[in-house]
Amino acid sequence: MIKIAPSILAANFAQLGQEVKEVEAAGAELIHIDVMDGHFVPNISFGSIVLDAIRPLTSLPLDVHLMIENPDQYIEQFAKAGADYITVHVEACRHLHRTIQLIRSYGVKPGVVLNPHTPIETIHHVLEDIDMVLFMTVNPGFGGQKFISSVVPKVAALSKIIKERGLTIDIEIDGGITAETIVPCAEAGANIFVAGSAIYNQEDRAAALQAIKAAGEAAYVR
Ligand SMILES: O=C(CO)[C@@H](O)[C@H](O)COP(=O)(O)O
Repeated sequence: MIKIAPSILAANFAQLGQEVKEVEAAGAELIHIDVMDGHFVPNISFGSIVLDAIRPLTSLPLDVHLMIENPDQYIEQFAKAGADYITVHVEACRHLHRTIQLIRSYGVKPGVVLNPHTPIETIHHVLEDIDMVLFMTVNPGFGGQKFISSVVPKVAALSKIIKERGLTIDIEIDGGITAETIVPCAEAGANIFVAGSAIYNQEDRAAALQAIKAAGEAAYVR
């Protein structure tokens, strides 16, 4: 099943609660939350206070993408604010396995994120310990960037390894996802798709979300 995770980074923050409810009603399966610290990425977004605000407004899982240095320092905060998934960048973790254990210790599903240039070999030894791998198909830090297609072969290669090992791990794609770019990613085995501008910047957000999902469903290789 293809799942769509709208990124609230592209939402109107003056009416964030309504923006979350709108995509839930439109058929979103997760709410994607981009946390940026101005160090790991060249932009600042928001912290766990935003989760506190939206957690009571939606029953959807909150998918928290930490684009921050020293993620261990903030995991408890995000877990207590209601995160269902917490994903951390391989590039930001000095002790990746420990960070994954820390996330799990709060009853939250751990995931790891790879920047476009980061090889999948960096996570071979933690695959048994995680629930999700998030592939960045833009350089993290900003919404509305162009999809980097050279990531797709990495997705296919990891999908094959996951199947060979008999694991159940979601493969999520983030950056420049549209009804067109979702196709090669779904063909490569990805099943969760973050979309910011392709949903929130559209007049009819429900139609945009459903069109992206339908394109992914048609292309997904089971
Ligand atoms: O993590 C990020 C950017 O760092 C993403 O979640 C983007 O916010 C997705 O936005 P679009 O590329 O879909 O506009």
